[in-house]
Amino acid sequence: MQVGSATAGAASEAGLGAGASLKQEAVPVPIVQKPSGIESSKRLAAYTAVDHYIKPEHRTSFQSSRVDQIVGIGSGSTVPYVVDRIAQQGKEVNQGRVFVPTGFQSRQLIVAAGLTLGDVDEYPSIDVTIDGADEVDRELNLIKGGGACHLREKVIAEAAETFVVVADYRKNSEFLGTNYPPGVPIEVVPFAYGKVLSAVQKTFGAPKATLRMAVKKAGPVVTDNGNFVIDAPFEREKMLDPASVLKQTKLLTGVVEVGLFCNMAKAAYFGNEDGTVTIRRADGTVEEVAGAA
Ligand SMILES: O=C(CO)[C@H](O)[C@H](O)COP(=O)(O)O
Repeated sequence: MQVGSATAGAASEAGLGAGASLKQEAVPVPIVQKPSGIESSKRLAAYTAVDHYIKPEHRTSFQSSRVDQIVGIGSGSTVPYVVDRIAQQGKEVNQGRVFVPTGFQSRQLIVAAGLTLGDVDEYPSIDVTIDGADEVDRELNLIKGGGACHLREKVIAEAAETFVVVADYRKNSEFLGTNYPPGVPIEVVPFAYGKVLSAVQKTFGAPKATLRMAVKKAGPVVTDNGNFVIDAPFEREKMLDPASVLKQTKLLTGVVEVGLFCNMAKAAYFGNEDGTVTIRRADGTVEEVAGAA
C-alpha cells in the first residue's frame, strides 16, 4: 500500500462523500493510492464499514459527552484504510470526533491524519470501534493479535457500544484455526513465558506453540505493554469451542490477554475480489453489498 499525504483539496479529488466539507483545509490528509489485489479487498471492507458507522449524522449516545462521536481505531494493515476514509470526510466533520487508538500504530495513523486523539481512561465509553482480525468464524468469534496489539484491542472493543471488524475475504472462515496457521496469540508477562509456554504445549492442546520472535531485532517481540507473545495453534477439536479455550488459557497465571474475541463483534465486513463486501452480523444475517469505492 502506498500512502502519501496532501491537503483536503487533493482529498476531494480522491473522492469525498457528498455533503463533506470542501473548505480550504490545511490539515494533511493521508491519501491511499488505489490498491489492487488483496489490498483492494481490505480497502473495500474498511471504506464500506466507515460509510455505515461513521457519518456526520451519527452522534454519540453518551449524553454527558462534549464530542460528536467517540471512535476506537484498531491495528493492522486494514485499519489505515479506515482512517483514510474517515479523513476524507474533511476537517469540519471530524473536528467534533475523538479517536481512541489500540496501540502505537493506530496512534500514529490518527495523528498523521490530523484527527483528535483520546484515550480510554478519558473516554471509557466508545460509540464504535473498527478493527481488523486474523480470522473470523461463522459466529463472529475472532482470532486477533497478529500485530501483538490484542490486549489494547480487546479493551477498546469492550469499551465500545458497537464493535465492527473489517477484513479481506481470506479471514472469513467456518471455524477458527482454519486459515490462520500461527494460532492464538497469548500475551504474557516476560518472566512467566516459559511456564505458560510449557503449559500450553503440554496440557492445553497446542504442542506447537512458540514464543514469537522479532524480525529486525534479536530476541522476542515485545508488545506496546512490554510483554511477550506466544502463538498457540490449538488442536482443531479445541478450536471448535473458542470460548472455552479463552477461559482456560486466561486463567494461567502470567497470561495478560488471549487473542480470542468471543461474542464481541456486532458485524464483520469482508472485502471480496469481485468488488462486493460480505457483511455478517451477530444476529446471523448475511448481506452482500457493492463495496464503497
Ligand atoms: O489483531 C490485529 C493486530 O494485533 C490485527 O487487527 C490483525 O492482525 C489483522 O491485521 P491485518 O488487517 O493486517 O490483516
